[in-house]
Amino acid sequence: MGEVDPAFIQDAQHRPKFSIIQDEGIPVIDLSPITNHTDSDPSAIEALVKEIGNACKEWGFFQVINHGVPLTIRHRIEEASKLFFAQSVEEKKKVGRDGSSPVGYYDTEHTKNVRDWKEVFDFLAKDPTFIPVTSDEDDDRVTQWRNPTPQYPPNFRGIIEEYIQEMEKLSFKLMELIALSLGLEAKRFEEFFIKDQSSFIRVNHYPPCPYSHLALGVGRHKDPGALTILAQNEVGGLDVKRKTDQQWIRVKPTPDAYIINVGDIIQVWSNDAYESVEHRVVVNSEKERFSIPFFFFPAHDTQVRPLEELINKQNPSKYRPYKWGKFLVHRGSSNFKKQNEENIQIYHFKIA
Ligand SMILES: O=C(O)CCC(=O)C(=O)O
Ligand SMILES: [Fe+2]
Repeated sequence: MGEVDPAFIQDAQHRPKFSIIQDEGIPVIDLSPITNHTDSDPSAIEALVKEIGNACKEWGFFQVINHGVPLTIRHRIEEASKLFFAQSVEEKKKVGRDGSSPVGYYDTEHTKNVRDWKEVFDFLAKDPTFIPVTSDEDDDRVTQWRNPTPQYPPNFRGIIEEYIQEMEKLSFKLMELIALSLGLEAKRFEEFFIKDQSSFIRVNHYPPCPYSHLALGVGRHKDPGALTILAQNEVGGLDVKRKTDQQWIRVKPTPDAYIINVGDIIQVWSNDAYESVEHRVVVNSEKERFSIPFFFFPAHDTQVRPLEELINKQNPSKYRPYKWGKFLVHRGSSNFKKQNEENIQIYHFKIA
């Protein structure tokens, strides 16, 4: 990434500050009541559901421990992703994202029209994944997205696939807890993901950045999907906007924990009971950082709208329905390069 390209430079008000607020961070929640099968005590599950509901309301973010994802599977993908990124750019671009393949390697993502200081490898949970051809509402054509198969490191594809299975299992469990916390049936969300989910995994590498006071690893944003499950390494750098005072709070790396956040779709489904919270990644001038988010996305033909059970006369629907696949395609076409206008956002569907 060499010389500083002005494309990376954040406006002054969005640059990271030197003082970091790290204490009183996001809640850490122990999932053993649902992962330890010898001990499934209903009152412990009830307490867990409450804890999740509070975290979703107060932070939109939490960490989970005793989540049931085998450590060996996590270590395998972490090691493999280091080997993958250590290759030359030329090698990495052999599995590069381009006009014909929307997933794979790339290093030019922009968030809010500023380039991110990172390189990524994207991989779909379902191969093929069905996606609309265009964001045009009247265009019913659907296309298939396919995954690339990297040649190096050996079996990278198999390692990623094994990890994705774990992420899916954990996502379904978390969605059940979130459903219960909203007073819904545990399996209320399942139908949106069972057939043709559009989830994907992203392996991130944030190289050391000599301009860490000017640039960001990922600019401030909200995740568009239902849920994100993030593994970060010990370097840290993820900042979450605290709802009570709008301050950026650094998420303290907890070994082997996962960071969970509610995305825009849950915000809409819950009719704003839970909010999708802004976050960003600050880069380090000396250390490289790796992270692996799993984005749990429903099927492309899902009509996203506040759930019937959660709206009534006193609390009417706050959003017009939108088609998830159309939203995603609209987004995808603008993350690639600098645009003159703002990306599509859920508030564009808000009922005034
Ligand atoms: O790398 C991280 O810690 C978070 C990345 C992120 O927020 C994203 O890719 O949406
Ligand atoms: Fe994010």
